[in-house]
Amino acid sequence: MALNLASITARSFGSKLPQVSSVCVRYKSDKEQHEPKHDLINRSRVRGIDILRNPKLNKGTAYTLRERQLMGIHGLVPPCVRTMEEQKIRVLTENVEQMMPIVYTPTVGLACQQYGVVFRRPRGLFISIKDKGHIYDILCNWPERNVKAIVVTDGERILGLGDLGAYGMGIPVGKLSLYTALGGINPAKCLPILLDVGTNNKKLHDDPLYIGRNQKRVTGQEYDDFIDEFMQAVARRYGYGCLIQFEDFGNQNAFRFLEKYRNKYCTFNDDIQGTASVAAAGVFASLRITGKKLEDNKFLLLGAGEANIGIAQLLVLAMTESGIPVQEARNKIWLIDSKGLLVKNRPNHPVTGHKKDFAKDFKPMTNLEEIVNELKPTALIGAAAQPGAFNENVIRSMAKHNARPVIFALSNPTSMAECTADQAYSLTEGRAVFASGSPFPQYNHNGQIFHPGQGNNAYIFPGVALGILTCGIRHVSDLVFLRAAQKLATLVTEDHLKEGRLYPPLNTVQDVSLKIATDLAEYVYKNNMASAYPEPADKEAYIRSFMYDAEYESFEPETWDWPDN
Ligand SMILES: NC(=O)C1=CN([C@@H]2O[C@H](COP(=O)(O)OP(=O)(O)OC[C@H]3O[C@@H](n4cnc5c(N)ncnc54)[C@H](O)[C@@H]3O)[C@@H](O)[C@H]2O)C=CC1
Ligand SMILES: CC(=O)C(=O)O
Ligand SMILES: [Mg+2]
Repeated sequence: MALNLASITARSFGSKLPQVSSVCVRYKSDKEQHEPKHDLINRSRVRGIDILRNPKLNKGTAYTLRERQLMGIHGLVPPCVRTMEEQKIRVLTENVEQMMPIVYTPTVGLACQQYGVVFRRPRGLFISIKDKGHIYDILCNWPERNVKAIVVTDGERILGLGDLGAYGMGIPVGKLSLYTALGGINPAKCLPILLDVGTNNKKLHDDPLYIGRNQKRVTGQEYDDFIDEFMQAVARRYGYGCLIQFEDFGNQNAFRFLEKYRNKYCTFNDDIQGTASVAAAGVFASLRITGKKLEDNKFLLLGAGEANIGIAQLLVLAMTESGIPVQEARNKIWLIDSKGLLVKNRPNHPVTGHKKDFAKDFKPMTNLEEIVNELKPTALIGAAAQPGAFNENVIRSMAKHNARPVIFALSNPTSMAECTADQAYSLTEGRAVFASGSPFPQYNHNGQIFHPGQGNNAYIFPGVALGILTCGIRHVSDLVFLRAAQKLATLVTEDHLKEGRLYPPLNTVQDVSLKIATDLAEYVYKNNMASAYPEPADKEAYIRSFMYDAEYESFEPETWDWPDN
């Protein structure tokens, strides 16, 4: 007879086995999302140590004495029996502010850099260029059949740390942890994927612990065909409603794939669209401090890549939505790339691609301090992974031209930030309106405590993903990200602003995500962008009913509805 929990129980307790008649396996709000554990145990015949190795079943020290005996794990966990309340002091969802720097930036960056050393057991799915032609089969190896959200990277631009190849797996894993912790999305529905097409990082080629393919990156048609096959395989395996979040691809591929796939699949690029949304929200909130209208600003963006081009485009969309002509809106946004200010007819380094929309009829310039003093921007936004680029002179110049200079240092991880919170506040006599991509500690300015805002797309993608999945948004337009930004900005209170915050406190992000998703639901149903019908009357209750509840289920027989097999 095959071993299942019923037989284990019978074996362990013999005739003393308690009669189990009542039906109370606790179904959570969404049956489809919350598979009852007894099914899982019976189907997979897990017992003993394998129960502890299965994250769906593991309760750590929370098993009752009885469960430990029934399941063959007595002695495999320490003798203390803890309640979830007692365990929770360590859990991410309940301690976002303290835990996020560990599962997310900056620590996730360090973890990726040292992935070979810290690698113990695999997480997520690795699909290599050698698997071309068989990607669907590899997806079938993933144990969950009903995946709803994928975060995928090819590891080429991991935060501001460059090409980390297969070590980049830490990013999809970290992002999807936030899908659950901040967006309430069931972890069993989430799949992190690393597409290994090689790496151009010489250090990794020489690293004996490197876990990826030791070859140069495959590019060109072969690479494009590989990504095409991946997209088709995901849709075939998990349906066209499965959300695919592109993360930390190289610049030259990120924009191309967004254009290529945005109307064919349910997909978005977090570095372009998610970042744009969180930065725009910070800008909207800052207007309440500076007293300016959006269009009264002059923006100077250091870096003209995924993050800053995305930000520039979304700010333009925001202005045009309020009636400003496109060109007029673009004129208010100036960008700098590695070759200097984006100007027309730039000698030796012509401005190309999306950057051309923002190139000005102006003289070429390269020195940031000089550019700030020439243009006198109201807001300076950095996303160039150039640590310290906002040096003392640059920050003082911003302070000279503005009563309340808006300064965002968005590059990640912390080591890549354009300036620290301390520098932004101290060099502007506490007048800076500051946000950063990675967290900085609070700053005491003559007794006034500032809480620097974390301008990170983590405020956006969990809520947007929740909205996409629950409403069945098939194609994720930029208007969705604008709407999310507007909603996020409304959640910043006057008290938050007084404390220097441009975003609600991190500990409220799960609620923020629910509010963003609910607001998106109102928007997408009104604008025929939803495909989940019937339209729920109470959208918040509807979305809340999908949110993952991490509470433990009891494995004790009295609380089981025993399957017949
Ligand atoms: N806070 C957040 O939520 C996010 C932050 N980021 C961060 O932004 C940074 C950039 O990311 P992407 O835009 O995706 O990279 P990217 O590679 O697409 O763009 C980088 C840009 O910086 C420019 N650049 C390089 N050196 C420069 C220099 N010395 N002066 C001026 N510009 C220079 C490049 O020409 C390019 O335009 C990374 O550190 C990343 O972690 C990215 C996405 C989200
Ligand atoms: C936050 C993020 O997505 C990045 O730095 O790439
Ligand atoms: Mg990213």
